[in-house]
Amino acid sequence: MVNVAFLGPLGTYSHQAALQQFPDAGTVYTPVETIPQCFEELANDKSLDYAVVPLENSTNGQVVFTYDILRDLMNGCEKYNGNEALPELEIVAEQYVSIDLCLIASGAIDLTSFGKETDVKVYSHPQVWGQTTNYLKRLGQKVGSLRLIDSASTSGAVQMCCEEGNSVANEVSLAIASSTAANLHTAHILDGPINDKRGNTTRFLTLRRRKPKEPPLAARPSSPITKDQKVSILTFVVKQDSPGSLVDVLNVLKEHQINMCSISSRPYHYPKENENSIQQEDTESKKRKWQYIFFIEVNHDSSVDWTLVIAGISSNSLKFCFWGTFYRNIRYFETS
Ligand SMILES: O=C(O)C(=O)C[C@]1(C(=O)O)C=C[C@@H](O)C=C1
Repeated sequence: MVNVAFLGPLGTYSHQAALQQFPDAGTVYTPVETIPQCFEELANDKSLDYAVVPLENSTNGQVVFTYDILRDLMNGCEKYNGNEALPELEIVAEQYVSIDLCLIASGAIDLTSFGKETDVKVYSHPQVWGQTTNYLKRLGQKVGSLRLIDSASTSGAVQMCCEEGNSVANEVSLAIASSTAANLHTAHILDGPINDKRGNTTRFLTLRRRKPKEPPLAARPSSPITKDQKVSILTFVVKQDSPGSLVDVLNVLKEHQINMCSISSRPYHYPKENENSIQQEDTESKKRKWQYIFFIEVNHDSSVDWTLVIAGISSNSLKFCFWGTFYRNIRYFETS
């Protein structure tokens, strides 16, 4: 029996990702309140085996909360092997969830009946605004003005909207979430799907406490395509003022014929309290306010000598972290 943490309450898209990743009867699904808590609880609560977190959305890109936690876990890491950070957690699987968003209210209401003086509040997870920009613009034109209010999750937004109800004159509370969340809170779906793009999908990662000798989770659903395709995620920092320092790391991949599937970066400011724990960075870069961490994903071909690859990345970066290797999920190959 496994115990999986996810961004709750029940009915979030993270809950759906956890159900897809761990469909077996007897699995315990543990809702937590925020994405950072998924990481914290997994690291500290030994009764949890895994945590499922959103990484990116096909319409509006990076889930920055997750990227920034990975960044902070590498930068704040206390355990090193040379310049390789060894944080407590590793990535062992990916999942893809279709995000069909609905406009939800606590009961049946007619949006066209509102006067311009009505205060229309819309609750949702901040990641949702960029997936419904056009729809919200049109809705705003119809009802006057909208107040978009961030919630910790989409299902939490429905909960909030139902708690507030629509009993106060000239005030309406709405939420944007899945039909599952609406049904779970016995709320009313006013419209859907309302996402600007069809095929809107969010990619999730599954993490566990680091067990370098254990293999990643089996590909689910297993298929001939996913059988041998594995992916690894790495983060690293390079000497910022040295021309070609990023290229030097990427050349290690080229030398070993490794295909890179994605590269992105996030900024960071050096946290003062961590200055002593990181011996790997040069003093100049420590003083900088603007620094960047790179995230790359590469195909993990087992015919490659990964000890050499890691040695190459190690000698060309100031510090790095190998976050784990996992099977490519078959939904990655779906065409729109
Ligand atoms: O709020 C939820 O339902 C979540 O699981 C979080 C989350 C996200 O952070 O991207 C997941 C998928 C959707 O893109 C919107 C929100």
